[in-house]
Amino acid sequence: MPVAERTPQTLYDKVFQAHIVDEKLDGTILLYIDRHLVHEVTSPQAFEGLEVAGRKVRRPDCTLATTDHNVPTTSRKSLKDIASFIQEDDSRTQCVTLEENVKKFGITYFGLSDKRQGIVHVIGPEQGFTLPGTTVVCGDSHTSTHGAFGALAFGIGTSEVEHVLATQCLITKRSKNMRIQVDGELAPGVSSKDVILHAIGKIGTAGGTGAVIEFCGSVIRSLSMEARMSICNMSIEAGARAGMVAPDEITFEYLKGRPLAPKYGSEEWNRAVAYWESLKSDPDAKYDIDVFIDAKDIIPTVTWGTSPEDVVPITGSVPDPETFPTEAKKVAGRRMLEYMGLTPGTPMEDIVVDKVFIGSCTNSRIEDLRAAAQVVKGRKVAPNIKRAMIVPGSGLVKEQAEREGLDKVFTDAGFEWREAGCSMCLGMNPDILSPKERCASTSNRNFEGRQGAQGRTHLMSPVMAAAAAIVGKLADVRKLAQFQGSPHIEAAVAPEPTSGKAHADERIETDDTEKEHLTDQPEDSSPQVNTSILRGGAAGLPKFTILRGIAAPMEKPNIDTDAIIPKQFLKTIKRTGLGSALFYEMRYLENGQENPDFVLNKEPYRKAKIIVCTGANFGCGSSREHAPWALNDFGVKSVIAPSFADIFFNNSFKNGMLPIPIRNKDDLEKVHAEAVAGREIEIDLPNQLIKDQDGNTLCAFEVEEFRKHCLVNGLDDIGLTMQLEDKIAEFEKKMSRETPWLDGTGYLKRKGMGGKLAVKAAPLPKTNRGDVKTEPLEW
Ligand SMILES: CC(C)[C@H](C(=O)O)[C@@H](O)C(=O)O
Ligand code: SF4
Repeated sequence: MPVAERTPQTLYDKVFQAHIVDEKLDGTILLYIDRHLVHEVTSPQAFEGLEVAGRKVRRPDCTLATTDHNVPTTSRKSLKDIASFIQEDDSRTQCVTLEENVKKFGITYFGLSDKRQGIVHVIGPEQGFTLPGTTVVCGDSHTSTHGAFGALAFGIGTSEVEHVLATQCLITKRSKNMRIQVDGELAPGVSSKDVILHAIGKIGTAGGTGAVIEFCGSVIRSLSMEARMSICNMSIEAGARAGMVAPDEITFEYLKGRPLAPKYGSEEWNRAVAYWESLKSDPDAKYDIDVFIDAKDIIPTVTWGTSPEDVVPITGSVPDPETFPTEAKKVAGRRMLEYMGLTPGTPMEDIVVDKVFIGSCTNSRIEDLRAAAQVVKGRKVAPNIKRAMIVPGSGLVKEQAEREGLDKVFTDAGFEWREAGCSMCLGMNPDILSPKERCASTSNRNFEGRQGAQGRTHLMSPVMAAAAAIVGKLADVRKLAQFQGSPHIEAAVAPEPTSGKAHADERIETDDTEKEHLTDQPEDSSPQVNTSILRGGAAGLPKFTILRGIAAPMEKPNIDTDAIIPKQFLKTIKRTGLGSALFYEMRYLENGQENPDFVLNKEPYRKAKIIVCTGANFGCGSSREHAPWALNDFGVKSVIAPSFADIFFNNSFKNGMLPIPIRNKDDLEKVHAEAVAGREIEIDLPNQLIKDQDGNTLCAFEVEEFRKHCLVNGLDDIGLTMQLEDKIAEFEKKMSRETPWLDGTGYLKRKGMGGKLAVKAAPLPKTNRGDVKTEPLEW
């Protein structure tokens, strides 16, 4: 028996190991992907790439698409088709493009007329598409949600979406193992959202960088699948590649009867359960990082700043940045308070709220709505609240909630009851904050401008958001409701058949109001230049060897991808033309003029080819590949920083760009000093050196062999992977033998299951691996 099999393994190790198709000497791994979720924002360029290269989707049966980010959450009573339903041009184009692509490539799709439509991370689990022990990816950072099932689930960029569509594999490397153990019992009024906010407050938004977090301990074991999903969802906010929870009885119970899970009671189900049970970490498995949390230290938590790590118990007050440990932290803290319109020392419970949003892939599941309704029942939304919205995560969640009468509880109190979608989590649709409006939100990101330009977001749990709506201020839910245990420990039941009639919402906003909200958005000033793509297909990438140029200095930590390229520019279906929108909020003033204080508006940095940032965790947050595209389009080909968020790091390489992590402070300072002085620097990739303009070496840097090889030679890694066809096919045969429940044609052969396909999939295509099975296995 090989040694590797005897070494104690973690849950992550086991799932990862089971999906290795090929491993290179430098640790680069070709990983097989079982489940691929697709949405409209991060897929158009990937499909375009496939088409240009004449490639097919390898496993349409393992791919599920929906539209969620751009869709209005108003009543769909008058819905004819998506093209006439979506008013905003760019949003419509993205949704229509997805519909064209799913038809063209034969992919199962839940469109707006399908009750199964919803946020991609809500519908995957709901359908049983997400299963324990699988690898799950999506062009979306919150794919980490699916880790609640003991799946290895992570967000990828658009180039990787294309890679998975074409090859069903990804090029990756091993992550570190991190364990967050939460023991004890959650106090009444404390929910899983408080657990994860508390954990992020403790380890910071870069705390999980390079790691996969396994959540364990008695608290996690007692949580329902919904609650576990909320926790894994926000692993990405802790900087981790993924979050995982070992599958157990609660997991199996949740999966029973889900349309795409193996049929309960069948031989396949029993075989699957036996396999799933074997996945839990070995008792003596080693973790690189260990964090312990005592449940009694967690009380209802809210954020005060513009990063998810800026948390404070609701009983606390706004912190004073002058007490922060470093000068950089003080500067960042002052800026946050100014942005948030807060004064140090203000009790959190004194902060008046304008809007309340209960929704998003973190907290829009049935249990979240039940918990919020428990607080709201028999009460009224405070008069100062301009808008309180409930946005169910999927059409099925909405329907279930209506069966339970929750819609009535909410609307009686003065909430709006909306249709499913991402909504005000990031406001790519008309649901946004107006400038300076303050929102109590159950979403996951409080970045500047996230819910609308200059909007102010406080993150919290559904019961806390419900309490804020009732009180009109941030409020301690424990003062409002009597809880019998945690609001989240009830295990969920599988959905009932989807035959019920969709609830017709009469209390929706008029289109005029929506238009008014839309005008809050900054104009898209970015010229969407020609249709050429930067990469993909046979075209390959520009080669990267020596880069010489001006380097722009930056100092901020946690520069997130929302800041690099805000949401209103994600609606493009091209990879180019985003340069003028780079760092939009920092670069332009409210009147649209350039901000003279921003580094890229100063000479000589207008022509910068490199960014040198002394703040850690560059590119955190969303998986949007639009961030490297925007940098690239501006002319920046390399970013140097102490550390990077994983997805941004990967995305950069896929676009022929070189992100350089320099952890040594002195080395980084030398490079930063050259940047501050406005002198050119030289990045010599073949020799892995950074030099000053006279050719003197400032420092050396590290880069993985395979990535370097691809950059220096301008290689298209999809082409490289396709050369491994034999290995992939062999791996698929093995998987079909060992985990047959993962094969099949899914919904492609199951029209009429729980609703019709809104867009008919094309006839079953011949896939890259040959004909799909004619007889679907029992799903
Ligand atoms: C649009 C998508 C790339 C993005 C993500 O990756 O997270 C979005 O879902 C978000 O929450 O910002
Ligand atoms: S974080 Fe928000 S925008 Fe992103 S997938 Fe989840 S709900 Fe949608």
